[in-house]
Amino acid sequence: MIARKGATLSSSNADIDSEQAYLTTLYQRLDQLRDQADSRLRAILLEAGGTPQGRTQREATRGHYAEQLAQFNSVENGLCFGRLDFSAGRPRYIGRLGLFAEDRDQDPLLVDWRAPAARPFYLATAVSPEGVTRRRHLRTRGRVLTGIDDEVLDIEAGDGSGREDVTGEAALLSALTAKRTGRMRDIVETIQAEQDEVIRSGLPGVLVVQGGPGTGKTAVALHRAAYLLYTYREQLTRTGVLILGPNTTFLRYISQVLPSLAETGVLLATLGDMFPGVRAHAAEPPAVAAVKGGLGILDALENAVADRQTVPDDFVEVDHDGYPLRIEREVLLAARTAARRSERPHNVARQVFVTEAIHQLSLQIAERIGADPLGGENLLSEADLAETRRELREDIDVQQALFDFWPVLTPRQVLRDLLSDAGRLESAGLPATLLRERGHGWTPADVPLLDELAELLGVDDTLKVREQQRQRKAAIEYAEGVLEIVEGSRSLDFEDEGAEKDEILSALDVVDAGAFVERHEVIDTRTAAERAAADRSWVFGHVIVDEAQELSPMAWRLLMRRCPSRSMTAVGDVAQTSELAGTTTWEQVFEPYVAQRWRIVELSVNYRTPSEVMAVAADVLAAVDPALRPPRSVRSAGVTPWARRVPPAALVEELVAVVRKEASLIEEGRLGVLVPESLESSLGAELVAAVPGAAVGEQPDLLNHVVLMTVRQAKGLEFDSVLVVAPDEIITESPRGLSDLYVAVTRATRSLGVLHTTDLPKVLSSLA
Ligand SMILES: Nc1ncnc2c1ncn2[C@@H]1O[C@H](COP(=O)(O)OP(=O)(O)OP(=O)(O)O)[C@@H](O)[C@H]1O
Repeated sequence: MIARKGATLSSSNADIDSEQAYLTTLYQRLDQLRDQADSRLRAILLEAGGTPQGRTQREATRGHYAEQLAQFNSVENGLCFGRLDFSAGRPRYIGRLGLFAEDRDQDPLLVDWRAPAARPFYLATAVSPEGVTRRRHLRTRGRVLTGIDDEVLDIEAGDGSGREDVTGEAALLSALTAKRTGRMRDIVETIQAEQDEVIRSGLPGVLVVQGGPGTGKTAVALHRAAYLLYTYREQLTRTGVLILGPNTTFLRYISQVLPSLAETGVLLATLGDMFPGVRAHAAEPPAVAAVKGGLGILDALENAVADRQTVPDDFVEVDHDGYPLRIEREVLLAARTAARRSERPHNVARQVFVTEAIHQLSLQIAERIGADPLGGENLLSEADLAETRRELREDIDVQQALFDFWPVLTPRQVLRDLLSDAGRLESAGLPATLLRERGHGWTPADVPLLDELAELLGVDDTLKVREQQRQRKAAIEYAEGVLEIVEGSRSLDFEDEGAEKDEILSALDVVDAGAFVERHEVIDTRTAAERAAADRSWVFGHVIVDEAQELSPMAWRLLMRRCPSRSMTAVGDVAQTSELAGTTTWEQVFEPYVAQRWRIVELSVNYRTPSEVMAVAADVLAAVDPALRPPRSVRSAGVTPWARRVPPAALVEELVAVVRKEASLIEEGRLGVLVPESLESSLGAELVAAVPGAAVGEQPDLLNHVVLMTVRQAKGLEFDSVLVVAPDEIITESPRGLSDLYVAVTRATRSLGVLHTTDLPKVLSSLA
């Protein structure tokens, strides 16, 4: 465990002065680059007009400079944070981005933390120094150097007080004990060796990062995204990286960790955002979500689609060409069988259904009007039959009747109808517990079902393709007209100039109508992330899943579809699973998709929770699963966790008093009040009334000083001080209640308190 030391190796004033001078040079260079990007951007914004292609090009260049500017602005604080000295050669400065001198040699002034040359900053130790003699952490405020921490990586020369398993001890401790702000911070200055290994793993394959609470899984996942985008920039900017988090509050919490992520191809999303056009954030009982999350629902979805392919009991009659036309059950059965046998998705198989039905009906008509009264062969020729089929196909009444029996369907329509109709649920083989009001909002667990239905239904794009062809033909005709006009005016201009005329190029010599149209087609300038968000069939270059233990098998199916290359990073903790359809073993998740071709790495050090709090959590974890071991806390906070029993009638009063006291103790830090779902709205209302500015509700603002939420909402978050209310109810509220309590007690960076109205649960007896 690390404890704050009085001082790190002392640095002389001369050191401070020379480092400040260097820092100033770096900022000057940054300013210069920023000015350049700014003036280029302004120049582009002033340009106007031009061809659509020129405008597209300009838009791309504008995006490039805007991105550069945003990046330069985002590194203003903490531009340079480290320096490496080697036994030979010049020192190397490490920072949030790479900078090169303006001179012709373009000497590196600052090495980007993601570059291979920065790696010894995170890995070098006294035992394995990698040529490094000294690692220096530079502490800054704005552009001013406020301190220097040195580590001498030489066993002989060291002062013996450092820890071999922790790099940058002083800087790490200062980061860990800093007050929380409601937004996660980056850890580029203090990435630890085991984390660095994960962050810099290669792009291909599935990497699972298992780690207890506070081991930096989220931090590592985000830094990995930044590293991958830096290292495989071209590939990933094109295809995009998906980072999937558990809920919107969490996404907001992590959104500013690495500003560089926002500018490139990263899509931050929750499962509820993964079906374009749907924002699925409504709540539903965990048991219902569990049914939807299990693979057992696959058959039910197939049934639900099959149930929409109906046939009449007997026949239906339509008017065709002035005569009644009977569409017999047998005709539709034959058409349905043919369509189902085609094994195409429902909407695509519709073509087969219609063709077969029309064929059968044309034979029926031929039978009626072409029958030879003398009993010979049918009198209609093949051409007559083709004409009959054409007429049937174009007959609105026939079309409508066939549509009724094999309709074009959308995933939303099928799922909404299924979940709001007891008969359909039963017919599909689903329990009545899934029944809900028709107007009910979409829930996250609905999304994989919508996605699956989209696969089962498919899109019949023949009409779309036909429309695109029609539009292109019209555009070419228009272009031909334009070129003819150009051509016509040319002949007028050069009417009298004889031979010269032949030497002058005409528009038609350099471009034909097709090429003319192509040039004027607008190129899509959206980023990969923007396009991915709007496209269900988008295939990501890499997928990162946080709190991966919570995803259901159906959700994994969706994700695997979005990532056929299986280039994935999943971070999570199987001891913290609260979703009933979530997983408690990684094998279960990955074996079906990448049998034996996935790697698991464990993170073992808890950077968040102090040892006093972790001792309490360890008992809870032992009750979740005696085989699991909690991660080792890297520090102690010197604050003893406590529990207090209060009569139920006094709970609100006591809660308000404790919140007021704790809130003042943590000064500008953050206090999290974690409550059972059943008490959330009542306690939330009481707290807001008594402590104005406390954040409550579905998406509480974490920037507030005090936040009251359920454990489920608190997944992945942290607070300086945590107050857990009614732990017994947290345990009994869900079959995974013990895991929920484990999550609750591991959110604190400093202190933990528990208010209980019944006997303290046995797993918390160390607090008695
Ligand atoms: N190397 C590091 N340097 C500084 N801070 C770190 C480091 N690693 C982790 N932290 C900090 O520790 C805290 C916990 O990290 P993080 O939230 O990523 O953990 P986690 O494993 O995702 O936790 P949980 O499973 O509980 O959600 C964060 O405040 C993070 O910034």
